[in-house]
Amino acid sequence: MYTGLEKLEGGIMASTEYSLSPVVESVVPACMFAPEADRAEYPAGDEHSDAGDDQNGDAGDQLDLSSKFALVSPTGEQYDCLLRQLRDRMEEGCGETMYVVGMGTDGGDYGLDERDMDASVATVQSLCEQVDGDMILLRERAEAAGRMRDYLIRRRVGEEDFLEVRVAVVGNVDAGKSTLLGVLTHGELDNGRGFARQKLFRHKHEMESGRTSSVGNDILGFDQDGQVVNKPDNHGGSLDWSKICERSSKVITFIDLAGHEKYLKTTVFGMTGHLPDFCMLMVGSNAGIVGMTKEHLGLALALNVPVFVVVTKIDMCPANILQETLKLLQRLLKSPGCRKIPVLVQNKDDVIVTASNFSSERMCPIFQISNVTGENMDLLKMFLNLLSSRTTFKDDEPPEFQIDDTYSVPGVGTVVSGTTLRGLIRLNDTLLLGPDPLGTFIPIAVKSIHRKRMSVKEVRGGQTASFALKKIKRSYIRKGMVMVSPRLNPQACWEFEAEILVLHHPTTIAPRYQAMVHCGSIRQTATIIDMNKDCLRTGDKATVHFRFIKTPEYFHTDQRLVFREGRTKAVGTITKVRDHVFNSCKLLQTKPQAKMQSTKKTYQVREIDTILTIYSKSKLLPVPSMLCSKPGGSGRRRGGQRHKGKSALSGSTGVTTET
Ligand SMILES: Nc1nc2c(ncn2[C@@H]2O[C@H](COP(=O)(O)OP(=O)(O)OP(=O)(O)O)[C@@H](O)[C@H]2O)c(=O)[nH]1
Repeated sequence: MYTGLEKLEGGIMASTEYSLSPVVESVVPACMFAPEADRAEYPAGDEHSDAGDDQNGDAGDQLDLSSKFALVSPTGEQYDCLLRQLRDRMEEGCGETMYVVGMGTDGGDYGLDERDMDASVATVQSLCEQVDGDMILLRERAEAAGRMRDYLIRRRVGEEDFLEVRVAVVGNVDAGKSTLLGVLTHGELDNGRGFARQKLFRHKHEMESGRTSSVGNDILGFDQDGQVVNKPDNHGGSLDWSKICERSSKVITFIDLAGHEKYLKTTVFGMTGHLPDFCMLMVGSNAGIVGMTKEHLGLALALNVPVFVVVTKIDMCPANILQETLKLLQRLLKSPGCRKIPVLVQNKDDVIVTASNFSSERMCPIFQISNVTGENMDLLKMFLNLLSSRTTFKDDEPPEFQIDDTYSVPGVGTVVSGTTLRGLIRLNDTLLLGPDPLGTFIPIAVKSIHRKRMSVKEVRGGQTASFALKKIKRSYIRKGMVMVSPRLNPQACWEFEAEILVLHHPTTIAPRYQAMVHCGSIRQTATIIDMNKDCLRTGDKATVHFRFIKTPEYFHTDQRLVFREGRTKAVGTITKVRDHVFNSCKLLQTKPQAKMQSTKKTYQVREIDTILTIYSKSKLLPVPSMLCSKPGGSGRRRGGQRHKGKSALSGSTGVTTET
């Protein structure tokens, strides 16, 4: 588990940290990661430094393919071996991989003469045909013994298909997040006064205040040649997503998150519920590391999401201030709380080196851009095109889909959106939807599937989608529910155990403490029932037993979670799922709607039951008014209102919930 993150919490701790390392080291140049004859991409000592593994030849194989000449005229056996390796790498890279021609791992000089290069490229081309991939030349360079070429090999996709990578965009207010996304996705530069972001705002109040308040989704498509598909929109309207997806071989989905502290809850939900592959941390060069920057960085680190940094506004920032920001940034990234290797990206070579090593999680590329002049925007675009999804999925796994939003669409009915966690979901499949407040899952048919606003017939693991559902009311469904294969025989749970690390708490956390648990798209208050320590302070680790206060949820062991209330934050991993609810879905004869009504009544009883159970367990009686209140009123309010009961620490019996 990630340790030492607490050092990021709050300026005071961070500055203490800084004072410990007076010597400011320079930013690591990207060439440090460039492959050398006897050293693979990873720096010495890194557990990944498995020489040759990521290069074309694998010295560990029975056939020696470690020579740079292996591709010139391979024997039948060698060819089969190369093909197997390429297939594996394409699978690992979710449909793409980078391939270097003219480099071996046997310690010989790099580079091939023209004839050998042509022969090698012909072999790679033939291998690509076998795996149904296209070759894109990324760069060609002169080496001691001739030329070397880096290719991107990407699986050929049909019109309806594309590779998908999700990037969460975080950073303090005014760092230029929405502006950069406006510039990237609409192809028009900003004027420095909020022009580009106008196209992205979803609410009137966002237009007026210039602040993002919700989780936004924007897409950037790349074609087979790595060129941006999004075109400048002359009519000021919204982008035609289906056109972009049709022409794209890769689509980057940006999860645009709010920078202001008051929307932190939504930002945390965006990071946990939308399952980003990567996190783009934006920093205004003139403002520096301020406000929520460390908070957002800490969140990405806690969730093990690789981070790259984009420093904006370099057009308006004096050189000395920019240098100061870069210096502080790299100090922060290198600090024990982060343990990253910051790498300044200054040219295309740096892009290729950083992109091919990025999933190592340790490297942190830093871009310096201007949304107004467009400086270095091409490097950022190239980098985005080279990012590959981090998780591999298999179609034969039983499907699981996590719901992060619900809609009522006139003429269509109830629509749910979210992420396919695994497996393959097809049109008209019947899945189990749940858990409801009783922990029940009900069978539900998938009426239609949309992917990036495009109607499709199936959707697979790692892809976001929305489903129109048959015969179900929107009010039945809530964020955090799942739709899973009946084969999984899903069971909801009230309780779980997690290994947690307290990043920040002003005093001590003890049993009966309550805070919001974010886990995937689950967002619910949970009470600490028990833990293996008397109390927890900032920096402490413990095994903690939680119980949800409102409804049982569906989740797995090994899922990451964030536990927070105000400035209190803890992160952790679920280690044990407890208190399963018997799933009565198979006994269900009633229609979902009828079930829903009966559920509502029982819900009130169950909710009170739950509170009683928690409090009887904790030997702390609830205030009587809580038990007498109406449904939705037992310490729980709707419409964004929050009833903030004091924590158990301060001796209050209030139940703290957020909806
Ligand atoms: N000169 C200059 N101005 C920029 C640049 N990037 C953004 N801006 C301006 O900075 C202001 C803030 O940008 P936003 O994109 O709204 O910032 P944000 O990070 O999305 O802010 P929140 O949505 O509140 O979190 C706008 O007026 C932009 O026009 C840049 O590179 N150069």
